[in-house]
Amino acid sequence: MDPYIISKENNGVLLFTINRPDRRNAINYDVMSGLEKAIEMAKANDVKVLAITGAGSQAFCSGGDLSAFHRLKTETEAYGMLSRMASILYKLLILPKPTIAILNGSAVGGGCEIASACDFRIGREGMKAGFVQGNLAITTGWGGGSILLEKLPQNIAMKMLLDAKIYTAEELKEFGFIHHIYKHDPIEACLSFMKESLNKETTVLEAYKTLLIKKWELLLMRERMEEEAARCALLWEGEAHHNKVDEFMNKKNKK
Ligand SMILES: CC[C@H](C(=O)O)C(=O)SCCNC(=O)CCNC(=O)[C@H](O)C(C)(C)COP(=O)(O)OP(=O)(O)OC[C@H]1O[C@@H](n2cnc3c(N)ncnc32)[C@H](O)[C@@H]1OP(=O)(O)O
Repeated sequence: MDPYIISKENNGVLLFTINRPDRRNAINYDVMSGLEKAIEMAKANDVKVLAITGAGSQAFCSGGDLSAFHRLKTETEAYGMLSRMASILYKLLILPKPTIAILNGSAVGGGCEIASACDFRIGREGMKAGFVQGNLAITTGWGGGSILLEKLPQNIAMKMLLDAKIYTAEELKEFGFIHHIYKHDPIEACLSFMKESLNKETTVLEAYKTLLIKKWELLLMRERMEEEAARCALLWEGEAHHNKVDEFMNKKNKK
């Protein structure tokens, strides 16, 4: 099974699907490479919107692949992975095309960071999401914390990060983390939510995104996301984090 699928939908939507449903669409290095490829492809003139979703109906993305990344023990090893994904999410953040995360299911940890890097987030009725990194004795490490603190009211964003809780779709909409709750088909929901934008010239969409990119540059988002990765790497090396990941792996291996 390919770890990701890149497909062109109707009306100029390029769709990136994380295709690891048996791992709740956890991110490994192959998916990272695929996302980087999709971001580059989205720059084509016939693409108006880049959409990101997950395969299946249970998860959008469960964050970093713990069975792959638990082998990363030192700060340096962790930083290599974290900074690579932070760099990819920065490219997503500054893509001069509208981006939308279609939360087809649960989004936790790095999955919420990927969603945060998109301009818009729509969630399927019943989905849940949360920045659970704190429960693993680390912080966000792909730049999603820095982004969240700019996209949501500071007190709400900080509470979500500090509490590391999982929230319902309704709570997430109340916070402003998701912009719409849909009931049925994710692609139809995306096309409906982006309908008016998809009727505009690509040049107009690019011009408006350029206004936003200027803001991210002035806010030094690249440097802040890089520092976030470095700080997470420091915590990653700590015994508390390794113990938490071992707990997850032991539970998994007992199944
Ligand atoms: C900077 C980002 C940072 C990083 O590590 O890089 C992070 O993202 S930290 C956060 C890492 N992610 C998690 O801690 C989430 C772990 N997963 C879960 O909490 C649940 O699986 C959940 C809520 C996503 C879905 O729960 P559900 O009951 O629907 O499924 P299962 O828990 O039974 O899982 C099914 C199957 O998938 C495997 N799985 C799930 N998440 C991951 C993951 N992140 N990495 C690797 N594998 C994952 C799980 O082990 C099960 O496998 P199985 O072989 O069937 O036991």
